[in-house]
This record gives sequence, structure tokens and C-alpha cells, in this order.
Amino acid sequence: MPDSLLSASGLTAGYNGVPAIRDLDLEVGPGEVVSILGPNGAGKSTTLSALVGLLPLMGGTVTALGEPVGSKKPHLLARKGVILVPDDRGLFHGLSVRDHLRLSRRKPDAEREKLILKSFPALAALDARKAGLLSGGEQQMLAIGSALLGEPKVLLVDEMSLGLAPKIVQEMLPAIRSLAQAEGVGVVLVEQHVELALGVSDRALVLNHGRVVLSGSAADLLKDRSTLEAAYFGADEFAEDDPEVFAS
Ligand SMILES: Nc1ncnc2c1ncn2[C@@H]1O[C@H](COP(=O)(O)OP(=O)(O)OP(=O)(O)O)[C@@H](O)[C@H]1O
Repeated sequence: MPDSLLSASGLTAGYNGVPAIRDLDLEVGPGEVVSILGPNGAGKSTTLSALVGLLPLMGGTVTALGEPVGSKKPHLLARKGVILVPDDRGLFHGLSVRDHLRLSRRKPDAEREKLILKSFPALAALDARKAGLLSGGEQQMLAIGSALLGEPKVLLVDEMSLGLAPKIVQEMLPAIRSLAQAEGVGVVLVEQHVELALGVSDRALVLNHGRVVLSGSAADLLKDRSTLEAAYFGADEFAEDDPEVFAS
């Protein structure tokens, strides 16, 4: 795909020589949102780490913005606009909200900053507070706000909904979708809230035990719920333990 911003083919990666994800293919074009779904331990975060070069590949290839990932140090890839918001949020606890936002922006852009603070009004009021003293949800807002200020070309977000109130999540996911379309950003979302994620995605893949067990357009996946749930849970015995995953 000539337009692809991020592309993986046969991606295999893991820890201590043991693959946690195998043979994964992924394409993300400008303005597209692709979700990676799956139960705990399926390999979602591992996939994100491998896609941005934080984890060396054991097999396959990954290309971001036309260059092979691995040829560049992850922070240089981030500077080019491939930005990961990790599930631990990646903040510096001793730095204030204001400092994070300043350090994240590519260039002074008061309008963009205003727009982002409008999405997260709580942050504006916490301007001087150190990141380590913010609540979990506030830290998540800061991490996402900082990533957006960095003018990403490819944005990868690991569990955006973690710690955020449902109302904020319901506003943020469509806001990220709009940003993707307006600015031609390629977005990869890892989400536990399957229906919310599919609601803002073009395509999705479902991982189970490190393998892609289902992939397709978000609309098709939503249409065939029983196939989606079977792929997601893999074994029926987990299904009843986790009824909230499919709640929107
Ligand atoms: N640093 C590590 N060293 C060894 N094994 C790891 C490491 N990080 C993750 N794993 C293992 O790799 C597998 C995939 O983990 P990963 O964090 O990618 O799953 P996930 O789908 O993101 O899970 P969750 O939804 O619980 O965050 C799991 O079996 C996990 O225990």
C-alpha cells in the first residue's frame, strides 16, 4: 500500500527468546483508525512496543513513515511523529503539567494547546501540579494531551480508557477519530472496551495467545458478534467472567 504510514508483515516479537506475538500483519494509512483487541495477556502491548521499535523483532518487518523500524532509535522515530502513549503513560513524575505540554509540542501553537486543554478542562486547572501528584485519570489526560501536541503522524495509544471516566472516554475516542481524519494521522488503538473501540475504528484485529484470530472492517466485526466474541474469548469458560468487555 503506497499510502501506508505504518505497516507490519509477519511481525514476531517477544521476551527472552520466546515469542509473545507471531506472524502479525497490519497496515495503517493516513486518517485510518485500527484497533487491536484481545483479552489480557493476548499480546496487545507487546505489539505496540514492537511497532515503535521498543522491542526487537524476532521475525518479520515493520515500516513506519517509509523507513524500517529498528533502523532508528525509538526516540528518533517519536521525533519524526510516531508517538506511543504507553499504558504506564510514560510521564516524568517530577515535571509539572505545564512543562509536559511545553516539552511535547513541536512548535509553539497556542491554538492547538487551547483546543487540547478544551478537551481536558481538568488539566488547565492543574497547570502547575507535578505529574506524579495527578490522579490516574488526570495522568492519562496529560499523556494523551502531550501526544496530541506532538503533532503525531502515527499515534499508538495503549488502553486510552484506563482510569478515565466513561464520559471522557466517550468524548475522547471520537475526538481522536476526528483528529485522524482532519490531519491524516494513522491511529492504532489498544482497547479493552471492544464496542467503543470498534465504533471509532475503520478496521480491527483480534489477538489471542499472540496470534491474530480475527481481522476485518470494524463494521463487519460488529455485525457478527458471536464470531467476534468467540475470537476474543477463545475459550467459552472466560466469556461469563468478563461481561463488561462488550458493553459500550
Ligand atoms: N517484559 C516481559 N517479560 C516477559 N514476558 C512478558 C513481558 N511483558 C509481557 N510479557 C508476556 O507477554 C505476553 C503478552 O503480554 P502483553 O502485555 O503484550 O499482553 P496484553 O494483551 O497487552 O495484556 P493486557 O490486556 O493484560 O495489558 C503475556 O503472556 C505477558 O505475560
